[in-house]
Amino acid sequence: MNKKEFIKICHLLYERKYVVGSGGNVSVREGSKIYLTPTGSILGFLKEKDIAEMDIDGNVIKGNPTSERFMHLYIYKNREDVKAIIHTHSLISTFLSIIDKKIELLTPEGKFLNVGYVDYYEAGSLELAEAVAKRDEDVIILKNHGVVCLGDSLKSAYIKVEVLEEMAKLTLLKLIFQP
Ligand SMILES: C[C@H](O)[C@@H](O)[C@@H](O)C(=O)COP(=O)(O)O
Ligand SMILES: [Zn+2]
Repeated sequence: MNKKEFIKICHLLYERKYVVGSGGNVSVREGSKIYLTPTGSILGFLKEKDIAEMDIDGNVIKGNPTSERFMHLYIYKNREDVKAIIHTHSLISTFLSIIDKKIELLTPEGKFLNVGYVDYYEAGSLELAEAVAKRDEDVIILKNHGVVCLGDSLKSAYIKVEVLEEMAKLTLLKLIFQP
């Protein structure tokens, strides 16, 4: 696992405000091992030594993994294609879920996204984990909470975070100027 890239992407998520405070979490799967951000951490301050570890059976190997560990775990168990998961609180994507507006994929860049939606479930709950893990999209909007982006690599998951939020901003602008 490329720990430098893992930390770099955690820092970018914080610096670019896809997460604020201690929000958001990231994981990477390598075989039967899962590397995750620690619960309660500020992604912008993380160091390689802070990365927590779990196995695919949910046993904690190192540190105190994110409170959303079961969401990450269930996705990996259900989706062999997924090797990286990024959960953020992207502002406009989350706002549109609060007003029950679907994100429109308005430009060529957005066309490659496939977006699913789940109802609100308590953060960190098994209900949320089960609802997200049964989806087959690579971008899942968590109503009134945030988003989850999946990829076959950390970079591919990260690109989805950025492109999704751009589509959300365009959707909001369209709602304002072309109601
Ligand atoms: C309330 C929590 O912050 C929730 O939003 C959770 O989903 C999250 O984003 C961060 O939780 P961890 O710090 O446990 O990863
Ligand atoms: Zn969250």
